[in-house]
Amino acid sequence: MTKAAPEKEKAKTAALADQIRAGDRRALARAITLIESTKPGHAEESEALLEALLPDSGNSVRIGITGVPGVGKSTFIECFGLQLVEAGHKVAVLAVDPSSKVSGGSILGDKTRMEELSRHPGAFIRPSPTGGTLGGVARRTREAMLVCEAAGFDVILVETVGVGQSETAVSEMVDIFLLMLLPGGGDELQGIKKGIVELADAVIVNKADGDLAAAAERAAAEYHAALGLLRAANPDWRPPVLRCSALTGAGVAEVWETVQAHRRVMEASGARAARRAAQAGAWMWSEIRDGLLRRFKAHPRVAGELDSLEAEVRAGRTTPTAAARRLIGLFQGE
Ligand SMILES: Nc1nc2c(ncn2[C@@H]2O[C@H](COP(=O)(O)OP(=O)(O)OP(=O)(O)O)[C@@H](O)[C@H]2O)c(=O)[nH]1
Repeated sequence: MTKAAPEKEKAKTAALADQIRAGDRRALARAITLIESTKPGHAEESEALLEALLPDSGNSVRIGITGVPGVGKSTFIECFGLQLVEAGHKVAVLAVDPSSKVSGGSILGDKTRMEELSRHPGAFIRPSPTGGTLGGVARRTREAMLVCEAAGFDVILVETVGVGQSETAVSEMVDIFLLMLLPGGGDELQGIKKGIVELADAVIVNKADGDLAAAAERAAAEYHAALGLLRAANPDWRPPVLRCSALTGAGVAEVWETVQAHRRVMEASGARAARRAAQAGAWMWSEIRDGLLRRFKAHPRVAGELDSLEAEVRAGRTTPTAAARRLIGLFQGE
């Protein structure tokens, strides 16, 4: 296939951007597929599209949500999302799950999850991009978020499986980060990595219903006490501990109230704008790091010596510093 003339490409991108701004869901899905594509040429196309849509992005509340498998995230998102779309909001659900390898096999790929929400015209659910590094998956999710905003979605939910480093990546792309916990015993909090608890802007104890209601109340009090011992990330906001039942819907509206209260507080102090600005800056640096590393590894002279020098370092025959200096020198054409 011959490469289309630049003008033709530009017109195509402009048309796609217009369709997205008009809220065309198929165009939105197509744009996200383009963002996720690794085919040659698609990176430039998707960059141009994002550039065009950037002024239309940003008008949403970006909510991150995490919790161990089985805590009830998808049941909660279904319930929470339905309440919001019924109130007239447009809700997009995205996911960061670097472990998902197979298309459709990712955490949101299962059709039984969020069944009613996924059929609602006010909702858009997109599984995690498949495969790749956490950095790559996070980048594509961030970009998908911008496109959803340009398409008029005013609530973006970014879900992550509660394992490993993806929580940090998600907390770095949202306005508010929710940690969902089970009504377990007091030592449950110890099982969650401390770093993750510190990222939380609110803790939600789910399954506060039936036989578990009393346990949930106890757990909430314990989490409240435990959180009080942590230094608050923001002096104006002390992370609250809420209880809800994603199954019955009790307490779910209060989660939305908390999201709005958090937004008011953060906007009033300027912390929201500062957080977004810092996130954009950090995103740029991570792009620079990734891009440089890719070029470095692909550089013919570096590639020619990388393995042998690494082996030398591992064997203790040369120092890491000397090896790195030599490789960087090769990269710079010295
Ligand atoms: N009693 C009760 N059960 C719930 C509640 N929310 C979810 N569950 C149940 O808990 C189980 C797990 O719920 P999911 O929503 O699939 O949990 P998840 O966190 O999305 O789990 P993964 O898909 O593994 O990430 C299901 O059997 C739900 O029916 C709740 O509020 N109360």
